[in-house]
Amino acid sequence: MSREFPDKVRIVEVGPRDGLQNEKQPIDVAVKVKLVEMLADAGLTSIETGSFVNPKWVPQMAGSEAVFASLQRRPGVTYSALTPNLKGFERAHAAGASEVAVFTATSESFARKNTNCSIAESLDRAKVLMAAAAEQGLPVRGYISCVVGCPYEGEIRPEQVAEVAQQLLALGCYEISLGDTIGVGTPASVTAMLDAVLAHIPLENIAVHLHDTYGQALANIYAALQVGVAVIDSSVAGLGGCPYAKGASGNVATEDVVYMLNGLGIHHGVDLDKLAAAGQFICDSLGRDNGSKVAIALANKG
Ligand SMILES: CC(C)(COP(=O)([O-])OP(=O)([O-])OC[C@H]1O[C@@H](n2cnc3c(N)ncnc32)[C@H](O)[C@@H]1OP(=O)([O-])[O-])[C@@H](O)C(=O)NCCC(=O)NCCSC(=O)C[C@@](C)(O)CC(=O)[O-]
Repeated sequence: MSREFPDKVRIVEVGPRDGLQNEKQPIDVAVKVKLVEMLADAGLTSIETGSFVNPKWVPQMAGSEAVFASLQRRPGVTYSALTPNLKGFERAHAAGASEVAVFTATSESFARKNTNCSIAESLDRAKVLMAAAAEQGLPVRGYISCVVGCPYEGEIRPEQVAEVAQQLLALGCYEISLGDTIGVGTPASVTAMLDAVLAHIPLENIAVHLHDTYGQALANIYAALQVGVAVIDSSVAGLGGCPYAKGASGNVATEDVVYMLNGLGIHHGVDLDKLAAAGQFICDSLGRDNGSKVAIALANKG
């Protein structure tokens, strides 16, 4: 198994979806659109722009159609959407999403809380969705939540993650994003989990999605880079959390990831100053503190 850093990393920006889904206050469509456009202008080429879930479950994402409709799209940028079922796919496709993502979990309790069904049922829904996506030629990404720990079931065995990841890959997901939803992982547990998954799944199909609840996300990303993982999910200004994981903080801040990659000499194609401006824009719009240490340091430096 590789123990070398990749030369190049693709950052999947999930702030507009994973970040904003957790905000309680209403957010204007124009603000969401401006955020996505600023992120694209900063050089991000994969932006999860919204989700098409049941609006009663996640009201903040109810406006995703309007967000997709209002975007000025840049060539070369993938504007993706999170979709739990065929209905979500049909909405995303009609809205013009360029890619969709299905999601499941390693724990039955989390799957039930997040999607009102078992893991097997969530995979059945994904199968139906993926047949429709294949007909339309849309790539499908797969998320697995709770890859290290679950808020309801505690520690998760690495083999459980490997099993679900193989099922998503077999369904046709081109990439599996491994989510430490509640940020409990450490470099040791994340490496053990990745080793178990990589025993069955090629490295090029793996991404990491690490929340920073316990302040371990950057260390965990470093551990993933050491194994060779070259796709990292992150959220500008550290926005977000998961509505079905109490106390989960945001994803690792994209600015902090970019700063670390710069220091490691790993190419990513993102302009840090423009990215930090996007992060500050959304924090000012929401009246919230910036969750990126790098953004705060840059602002204090003047
Ligand atoms: C999966 C469902 C839809 C099942 O929800 P359900 O209530 O069991 O669905 P249902 O099939 O029984 O339908 C009930 C109603 O919902 C409607 N409905 C059904 N589907 C849709 C849809 N797509 N869009 C709009 N409406 C929909 C459907 O039409 C029906 O409407 P009614 O007849 O009552 O008027 C629901 O549980 C749900 O929306 N869950 C999503 C929760 C969510 O968004 N969680 C956060 C995202 S996951 C995450 O953040 C983790 C991740 C990915 O970032 C990785 C990590 O960090 O771990």
